[in-house]
Amino acid sequence: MKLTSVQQSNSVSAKLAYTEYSDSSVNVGDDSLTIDDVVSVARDGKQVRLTENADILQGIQASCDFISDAVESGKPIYGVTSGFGGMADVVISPEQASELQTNLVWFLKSGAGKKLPLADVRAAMLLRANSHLYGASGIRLELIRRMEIFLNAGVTPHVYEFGSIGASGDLVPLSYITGALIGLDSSFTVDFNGKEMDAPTALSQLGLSPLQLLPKEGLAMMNGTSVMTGIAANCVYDARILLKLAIGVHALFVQGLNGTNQSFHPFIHESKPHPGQLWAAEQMISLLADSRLIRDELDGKHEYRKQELIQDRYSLRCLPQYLGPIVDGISQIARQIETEMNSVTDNPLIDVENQASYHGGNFLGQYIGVGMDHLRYYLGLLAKHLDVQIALLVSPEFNNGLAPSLVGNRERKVNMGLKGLQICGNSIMPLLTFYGNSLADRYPTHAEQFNQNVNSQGYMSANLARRSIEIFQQYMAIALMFGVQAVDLRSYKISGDYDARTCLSPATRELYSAVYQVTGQKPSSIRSYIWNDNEQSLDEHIARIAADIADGGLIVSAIQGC
Ligand SMILES: O=C(O)/C=C/c1ccccc1
Repeated sequence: MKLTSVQQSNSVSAKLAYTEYSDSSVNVGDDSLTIDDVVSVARDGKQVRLTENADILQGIQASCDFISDAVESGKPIYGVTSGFGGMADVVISPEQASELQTNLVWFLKSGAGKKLPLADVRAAMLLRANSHLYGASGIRLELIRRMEIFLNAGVTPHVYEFGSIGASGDLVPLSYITGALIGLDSSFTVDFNGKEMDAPTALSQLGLSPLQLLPKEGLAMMNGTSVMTGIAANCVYDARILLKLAIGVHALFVQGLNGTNQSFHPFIHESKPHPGQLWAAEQMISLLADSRLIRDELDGKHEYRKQELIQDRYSLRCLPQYLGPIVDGISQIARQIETEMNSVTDNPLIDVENQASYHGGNFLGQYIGVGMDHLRYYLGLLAKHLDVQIALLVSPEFNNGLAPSLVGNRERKVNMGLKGLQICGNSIMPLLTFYGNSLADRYPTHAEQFNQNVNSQGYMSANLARRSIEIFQQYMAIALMFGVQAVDLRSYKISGDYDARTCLSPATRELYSAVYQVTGQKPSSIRSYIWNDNEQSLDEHIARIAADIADGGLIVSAIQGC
């Protein structure tokens, strides 16, 4: 099974052959989870194995015992012997303590909009289980194990795109997961390996019975950041791929424009050593090494070039300085997401060792809200950079001798080249910078009787980030098409051969060839990628390339070494 981040349909069959653990299972509870772990479970169907560490399992049981003792002795604990949120002044009797938890699932079952992609819900279940294994939540191992069973059997609760303000965690989205795990009612539904069914039926097919929530368990399940964090983890994974692809495309563009490699000289970047800037410059040096299409000026030479500038324009020359903050920013977001993934995010938290419970607010998803806002902002910046270079490529005033709009066959006068493709790209790029607007600062202060009067909007920010990535994958397809056409035309100018493989740097050849392969074309010595306008449907090429990127196909493999 492969569930992509942009899996459009929730009915995609999840053909998961889950029976036994294999060596390649993701262990949960022993070590910290990484973003790659999340993606391998969420999209690739990798199995999950909960820890068997006796200390950890004892800690989980001890946290449950703490809660049952507290209920029995009538101790006041928020959400266990009190009402919720702005109604926490209501005293709940020991007899009502269990019903309080079940009732929580019911009143939170108020989501709206489309269903979330299955991969995001799978990521959420993995992270919820991971969080509970810290033994600070007062939830039985039996209930935590249900998430392992669901993941390994390919059972994914249906969760909706609207409903969380990311404050008391993802209450509404997690109510759907909780209701399905305990088989509360047939109105909770799941995807069972591609088949839609109600949760009680799914449970019986798994050989499980409906489960009655004990005191605190509902709150432990629903009071956390796991859904937004799962979405964010999947988004960061995709954003890293888009970043690498963007650098690969820039390397094609520099070659297409016959740019210089001098702008990436280590001396320049060691003189301003931001890690992201240094990394981007090193990438460009290695991606352009041994290219016949660039001006190789690493030795410090530079010539007057008649009507051409002695140095390149900023979008080429300042590429590492421009990309640096994006690279560093995405790294920081990734670190923060991984911390959130390996955290306890409910309330109250139980300190078993000191036999105490603490009322706090780890469920506020501010790191996700701010992180996903920033991620979308960085994606916008990345798209804008590609767009300005495309503008150089299509303009004879700036493209160092290529045809206007990168027309292939100039003898066919009606050919207009990649004009439509650029216009389509121009319609997408502003949307990506628009999606870069922040959401976390627009929170309603009156939420939930003014109890949740700061809220992160992290869930919606993460949902917007997924959309931004989907849009960018389309845009990246367009950028790659420009890159391939440009290097073909430049190659002809330099060697008389349109097949750019002979002139391209070895490090960009694979990316170039992958684009040809995905679009069902072959490089040719006598014609460029797009030769005559009426010989292909450019929209089909965009769709194929974008789908390959979303699926982590050939094009993504081509840049994995970078
Ligand atoms: O204030 C809190 O800690 C939690 C609030 C809340 C509100 C509604 C449902 C569940 C939790």
